[in-house]
Amino acid sequence: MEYKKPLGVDIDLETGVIPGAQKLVRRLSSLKGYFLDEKAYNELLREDPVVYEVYAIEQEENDGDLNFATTVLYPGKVGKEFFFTKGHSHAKADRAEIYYGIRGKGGMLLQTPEGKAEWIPMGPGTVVYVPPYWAHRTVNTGNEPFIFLAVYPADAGHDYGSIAEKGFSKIVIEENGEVKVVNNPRWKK
Ligand SMILES: O=P(O)(O)OC[C@H]1O[C@](O)(CO)[C@@H](O)[C@@H]1O
Ligand SMILES: [Fe+2]
Repeated sequence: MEYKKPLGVDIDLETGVIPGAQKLVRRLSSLKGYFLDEKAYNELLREDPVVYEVYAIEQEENDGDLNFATTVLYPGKVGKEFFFTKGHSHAKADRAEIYYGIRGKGGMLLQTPEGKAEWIPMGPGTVVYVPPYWAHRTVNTGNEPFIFLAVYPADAGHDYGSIAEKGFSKIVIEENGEVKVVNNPRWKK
């Protein structure tokens, strides 16, 4: 039996960086069609800001193994809608996941395949359990980077299809200075 070498890394709790991790950068241009307000999207696209960065330590896709990643989700809005991650379900849909809040303020939208959505507020120290089958997206509702850790099965994979096409049945917006989770007017089953 060949054993893998154990690994310990220190996450920089200020910046979210994991030393030695693979870095992925998602700019606004990679989120075309995701936000409700197309006019606001196109205006902000001139700057094409970074919406989030992911620092991932991933293994080969074997069952039983685990991946982990931090995400640094920047503050910002497209129209009234707060910046968010694309959101996905798992290619192996029955794979669960754990998130842990490190810095900043935000939350997670979760949704069943039938379109029932839930919102869980997150801050430093919040643990979120993402059960099997639930699609998930994080949202930054504050004005500093929202940083969190995700731990997920190495064979879970990502399925972006349904969310890219239909979005979530709820959206997270700012209205009169308040954070509101409201029905997505563009949602159809
Ligand atoms: O894959 P998305 O929806 O862009 O969101 C990024 C985050 O989600 C994960 O894919 C884990 O669910 C991580 O790689 C990262 O923390
Ligand atoms: Fe996931």
